Amino acid sequence: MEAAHNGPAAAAPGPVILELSVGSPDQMRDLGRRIAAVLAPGDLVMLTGELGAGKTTLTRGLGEGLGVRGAVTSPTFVIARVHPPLGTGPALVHVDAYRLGGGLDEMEDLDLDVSLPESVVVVEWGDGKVEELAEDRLHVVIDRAVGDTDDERRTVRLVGIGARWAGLRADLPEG
Ligand SMILES: Nc1ncnc2c1ncn2[C@@H]1O[C@H](COP(=O)(O)OP(=O)(O)OP(=O)(O)O)[C@@H](O)[C@H]1O
Ligand SMILES: [Mg+2]
Repeated sequence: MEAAHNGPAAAAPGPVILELSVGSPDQMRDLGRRIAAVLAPGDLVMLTGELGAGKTTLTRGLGEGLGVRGAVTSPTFVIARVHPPLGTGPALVHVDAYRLGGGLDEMEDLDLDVSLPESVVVVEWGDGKVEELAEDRLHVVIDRAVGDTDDERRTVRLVGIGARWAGLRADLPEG
């Protein structure tokens, strides 16, 4: 039974964590563009943060970086919006899961005219609801400076779950 004691399981890579400080909405957009540079079809990006944290602002940068059609806005009246690619890259599917009570089944019922495995899927308010859309996923966790509401600074943590994101630290372009 020696083999069982060969150290931590090599099969399950731990999350990659990068912590960044983002001083303004423009910087948040820039970060979105940088993240877009490492995205590929089939990727799932989950955005976590309170109301007004900057999830949609970051998604705007993702859309710019991916080069997709249509302005990224808060999908207030729809659960998901599809931004088709302008070039040869993947589409961006921007989901607001806030009212997605039933989780994934309901998302499949939306009958989006797009192939999710060929798209980049970005989900706001998706925690506990959409994890099963992809085996691996990138979490972007945005926190506001505690207490000081005038402070525009946000702390952003990138948590990459699964082998897909093992190279994130090295691959993310410099800011
Ligand atoms: N450092 C910053 N990063 C991002 N947004 C910032 C920052 N500082 C100020 N803001 C402002 O905070 C607001 C963020 O709004 P945004 O719609 O992106 O948030 P959200 O997390 O998507 O909110 P919701 O949960 O309502 O969808 C914008 O008005 C933006 O200008
Ligand atoms: Mg939003």
